[in-house]
Amino acid sequence: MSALSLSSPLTHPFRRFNLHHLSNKPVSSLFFCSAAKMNVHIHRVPEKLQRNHDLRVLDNDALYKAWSSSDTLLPVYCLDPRLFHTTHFFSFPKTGALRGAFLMECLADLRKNLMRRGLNLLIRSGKPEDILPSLAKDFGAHTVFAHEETCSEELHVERLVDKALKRVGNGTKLELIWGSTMYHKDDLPFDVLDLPDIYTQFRKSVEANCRIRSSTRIPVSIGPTPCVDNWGDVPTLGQLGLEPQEVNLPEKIFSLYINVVCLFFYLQDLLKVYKETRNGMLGPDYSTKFSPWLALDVSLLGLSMKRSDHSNFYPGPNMRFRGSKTFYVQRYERERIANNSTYWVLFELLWRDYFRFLSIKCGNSLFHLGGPRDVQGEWSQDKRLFESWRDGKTGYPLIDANMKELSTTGFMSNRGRQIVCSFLVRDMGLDWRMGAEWFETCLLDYDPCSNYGNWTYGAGVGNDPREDRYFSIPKQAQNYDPEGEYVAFWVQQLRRLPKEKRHWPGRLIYMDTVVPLKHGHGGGNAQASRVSKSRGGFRDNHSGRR
Ligand SMILES: Cc1cc2nc3c(=O)[nH]c(=O)nc-3n(C[C@H](O)[C@H](O)[C@H](O)COP(=O)(O)OP(=O)(O)OC[C@H]3O[C@@H](n4cnc5c(N)ncnc54)[C@H](O)[C@@H]3O)c2cc1C
Repeated sequence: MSALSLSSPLTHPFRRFNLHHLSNKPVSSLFFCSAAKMNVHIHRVPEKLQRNHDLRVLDNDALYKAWSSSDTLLPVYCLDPRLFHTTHFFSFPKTGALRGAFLMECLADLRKNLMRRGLNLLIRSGKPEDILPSLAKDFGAHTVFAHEETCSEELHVERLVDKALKRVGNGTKLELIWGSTMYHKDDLPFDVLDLPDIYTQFRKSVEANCRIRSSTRIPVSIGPTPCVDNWGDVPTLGQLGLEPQEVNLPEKIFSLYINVVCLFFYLQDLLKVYKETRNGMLGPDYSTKFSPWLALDVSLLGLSMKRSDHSNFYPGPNMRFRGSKTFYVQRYERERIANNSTYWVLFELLWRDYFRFLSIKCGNSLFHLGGPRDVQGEWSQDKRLFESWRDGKTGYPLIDANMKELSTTGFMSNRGRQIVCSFLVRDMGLDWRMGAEWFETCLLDYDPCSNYGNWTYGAGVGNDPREDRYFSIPKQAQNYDPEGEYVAFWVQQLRRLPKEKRHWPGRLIYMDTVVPLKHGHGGGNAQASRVSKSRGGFRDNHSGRR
């Protein structure tokens, strides 16, 4: 593990969430239902509960459906051991320690917030297809609600649960509810299987023809919960078989997540400049950092994919979220400013929707070497090359800094992800799935649709109208880290060099191996100095972001 000290990490990507003046944590968050993660709400008696008129807004359709059609609701989370096995082709840990820690914090937070809503969270270790039927039987539940999933592993679990419930034979059914995208699948102006192959066509069609659904109102309390003897504990990393990382993450970065919106939008007022900053790599402020929570289906009070006109949001020093689970871009636009930047966050979120819908259309081809376009090509699986990329020891500071950031924090900027993806596939000539699976291990925001969608796109086997999108390291360094601040932050040995040498250190310092690259730039340290001489001379056919 990297020995980088992050004890006062002003430039840490999640630094923003460690602000003490925000310690009055905003009210509740509820997250819920994903078949893979199986946060499942089981209900018993189907009777609408409408006695409490102090309404809160909820955008979790599965939770709403479960609550509104039941008398008693039992939220369940199954810690599925399959989440902690290994990745499909290359046997990396399926969940790295950082995401494991994040997940556990989210679970603890979920339980706390459900309790504030008159509920609780039952935590069980085991496979959902074993746990849920037995719970359904014990509690007499007639329906298990879960969010509908789209990728094969998750669909497999859905099928197993469905079968197991049927086997038990007491009439309990599995009801899958669509959630987590900004636009509802049923509102698309085309059948999802006819999804346009090009993002821009998708975006234009959706923007012209669809509306984002509003949130639903529910009472403050959505209890009562059934009587349960043992609700189960949130496990430690050790119990999950994960090694705690030897890094000093900013305290409470995870549990203050709701402040993402407060800080980015209101306190720091960064939304209005997002379009100019979004290609940054260093620090917390260049982009929203929503992704880890969106990936875990954390429906925040305040951060959600939905729009609501009846939200209550009070920006200010005693900032609190009251009420709605809404996405605040429109609100910010009304109250402060509407410009290209405010629109651009929605533009990016629409990419997320696109990859989710695409995963339905493409099915398993998203995970195949040739990708959805079934491209025939030759890629190597050279272990040594891959390890130099994984460990941040290629000799290219821009690659190495990004990879060190990933393994230390579980995060990498979108710019960085595109650069290291292009490098792995087009410079190293490696099988893109090695990179995708390593991202699967490390990313806090790992999501199969966005991860594999972006990797196939970047590798030239997916939905990119341009077939060989190449990111030249010299050009990227020049455009996005001209002072070498980013690389020097993550590769300590570069700090003592003058700024103009940081991307081109010559024969150096931190590399174990000399890596010969496919494009013939030379190898390792030698390659770094060679690249420096021809700075700007390499082909970079990609100047903007998609
Ligand atoms: C090779 C590669 C792998 C990726 N893997 C993942 C992944 O596993 N999970 C994931 O959430 N994102 C993934 N992304 C997309 C993107 O890099 C991250 O969503 C983004 O960097 C997260 O930071 P942010 O929340 O500050 O983003 P912002 O720039 O603030 O964008 C706001 C939100 O828009 C969405 N978004 C932005 N760009 C994309 C995109 N290209 N694709 C899909 N959604 C997007 C995210 O939900 C993000 O939180 C990947 C990109 C690449 C190039």
